[in-house]
Amino acid sequence: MVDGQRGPNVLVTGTPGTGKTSTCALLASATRLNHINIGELVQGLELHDGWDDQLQCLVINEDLVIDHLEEKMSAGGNVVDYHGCDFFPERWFDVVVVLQTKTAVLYDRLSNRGYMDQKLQNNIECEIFQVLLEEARESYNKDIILALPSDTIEDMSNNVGLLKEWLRTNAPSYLID
Ligand SMILES: Nc1ncnc2c1ncn2[C@@H]1O[C@H](COP(=O)(O)OP(=O)(O)OP(=O)(O)O)[C@@H](O)[C@H]1O
Repeated sequence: MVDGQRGPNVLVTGTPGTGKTSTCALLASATRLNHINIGELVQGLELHDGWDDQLQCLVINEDLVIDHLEEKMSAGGNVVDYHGCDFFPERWFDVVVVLQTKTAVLYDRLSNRGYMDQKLQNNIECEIFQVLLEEARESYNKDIILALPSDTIEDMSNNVGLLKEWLRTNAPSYLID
């Protein structure tokens, strides 16, 4: 249920490559929700502490990200896209979606993106061990967590449809007529 003081906020999380950005972009284009891609924000506004050579990614500065987003999230009406979920304030979100992809499908997606060796293996293991689902369960009320398959375009379309249905019930003014 949406916090009565603000608009709805949806978090879409999952292992890299499970389809967070594609799903959020589709949802945002079909509703009045504003898509916040945390990876892009961190890179664009330099909300990070430099490059991690071992993990081959930027080290996010979580405090800077939270400070930057506080006002927007307090107003509501956002769909946030990130491969982590435990550092956001729990009060920000009304629904937490964890996208899940079969190992073979994810392997192909990440290989096509040029991931290799340790980085590829780390991400595949992250998905096999359901790290993001576990992280979500430890960080949010289980009643607002939705674990959704994201293997095919049809899955993506179903997931967006399901979130639109959730909006219809909980925040219909965010639907486009
Ligand atoms: N459900 C799906 N069906 C088919 N292809 C998909 C699906 N989800 C994502 N893809 C494809 O997989 C690739 C990765 O998708 P996307 O960038 O949305 O994932 P992501 O979870 O946001 O990754 P990252 O965390 O690294 O940003 C893209 O080429 C996208 O088109």
